[in-house]
Amino acid sequence: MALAYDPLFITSDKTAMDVPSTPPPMNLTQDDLKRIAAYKAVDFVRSGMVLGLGTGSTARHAVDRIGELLRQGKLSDIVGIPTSKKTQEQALSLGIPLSDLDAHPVIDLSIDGADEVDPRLNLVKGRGGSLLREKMIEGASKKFVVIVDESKMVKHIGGSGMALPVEVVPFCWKFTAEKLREVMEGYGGCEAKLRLGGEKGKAFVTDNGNYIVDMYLEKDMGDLWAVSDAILRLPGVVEHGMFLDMASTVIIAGELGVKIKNKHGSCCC
Ligand SMILES: O=C[C@H](O)[C@H](O)[C@H](O)COP(=O)(O)O
Repeated sequence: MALAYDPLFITSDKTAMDVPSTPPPMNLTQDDLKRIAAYKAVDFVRSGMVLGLGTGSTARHAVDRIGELLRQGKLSDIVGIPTSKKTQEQALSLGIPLSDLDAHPVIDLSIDGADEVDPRLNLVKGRGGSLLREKMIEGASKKFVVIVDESKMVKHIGGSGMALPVEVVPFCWKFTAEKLREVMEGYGGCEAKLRLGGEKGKAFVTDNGNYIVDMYLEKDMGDLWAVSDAILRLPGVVEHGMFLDMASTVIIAGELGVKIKNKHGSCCC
């Protein structure tokens, strides 16, 4: 039996129902799923809120939607706190009033994408390079809603086989990358590579003028808090892309509908 796709079909953890996995009801692109998750998150936005505006191809849809609702007069008195220069530009182009953490040290709600989400709602972020500002802003938020398509769900952090980013100061980055590799020997090992992407194959430079060392993990790291502490003790490290125990809610868009997972198991709809 073919199922009609219903973006409002929502399951919480407790009520998740078994649905036939084949055939898929519609050919939704990954970008369609990102937009569906983003729009669902924007349903939580209320007039008068101070909002953390995330970065990346998923968060971009949320920022667009907030701009659209402001333009239509369905939202008002919003203050956006952008997590990157790119999001700042996008928000300005949409007419979203902006501020920063100095003026608004407490944020009502942040909405952002993620690169990986584990079963405890721990995240990997920063494959777009914005992890430091994201962590500062999302860490200052009363509520942090993460929006992903189902491809981002992993059994354990690092499980996608893609990078765990670490922002480092440019000064002697090779030394810091080697220290990171050594530290990670105690947690399953990793390959540590400087992220390229700047002009003429140069290093990628973050909004804060730093570099990114991408760690490719060889195994499940185990105790993520221990790994976090060990990484942050290295003097050349600015921040890493593990967002532990920070997400209040994760909205996951899949071909069969939207699922919402909450930190405390309840449904936030
Ligand atoms: O630095 C980038 C951010 O952490 C993004 O939120 C993350 O990489 C997810 O991006 P996307 O929605 O493009 O997959």
